[in-house]
Amino acid sequence: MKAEHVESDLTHVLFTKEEIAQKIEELAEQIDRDYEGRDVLLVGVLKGAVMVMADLTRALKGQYPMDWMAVSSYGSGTKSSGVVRILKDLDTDLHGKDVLIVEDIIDSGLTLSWLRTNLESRGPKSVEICALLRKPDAAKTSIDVKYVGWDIPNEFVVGYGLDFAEHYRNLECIGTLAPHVYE
Ligand SMILES: O=P(O)(O)OC[C@H]1O[C@H](OP(=O)(O)OP(=O)(O)O)[C@H](O)[C@@H]1O
Ligand SMILES: Nc1nc2[nH]cnc2c(=O)[nH]1
Repeated sequence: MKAEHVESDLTHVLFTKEEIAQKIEELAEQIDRDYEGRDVLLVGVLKGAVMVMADLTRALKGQYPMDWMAVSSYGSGTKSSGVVRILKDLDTDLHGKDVLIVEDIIDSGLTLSWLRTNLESRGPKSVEICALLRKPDAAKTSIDVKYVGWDIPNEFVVGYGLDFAEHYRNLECIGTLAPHVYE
């Protein structure tokens, strides 16, 4: 795959750059309102959440420290294995903190379900989740998600941090891949 492959590889655009920006503003408003005066840590899950975190933190009015984890649950394919490994852990002690996990997508829910349990075992005051996208029809476990941008159909999507074989993360929109990309 070469660098010139861009938006023409999408079957259709689900959300434009402008729609994403609007949604991020709405999420930031809710978070600012709910977390005012609290000792918050935003936890971004690499790599997909990079764009959400970058835009969300700049849309927030309050000051929110951030930290990052890298976990692996997908291997090289497009199906969650359910086996999660920590590739990079947090640098921050979570004791007494209100943790808000920032994610790009909830698909099977297995990654976040595991991650929430893992973070809850570290003594935080609370652990909540903010995800830009969620696929209700793909859920293999139920998780309580405090902030969701959109519920989407059970299709593989790329853009705005979401990749296919590490490509398309830098697309400004979110869309589904055209079949010729898989073939
Ligand atoms: O709900 P699930 O089925 O567990 O899937 C969600 C996970 O999959 C994606 O990450 P991925 O493993 O593709 O890694 P990446 O963020 O580095 O792209 C996404 O960022 C979530 O972490
Ligand atoms: N790029 C991408 N990564 C995912 N990880 C879990 N679901 C998805 C998806 O639909 N697209």
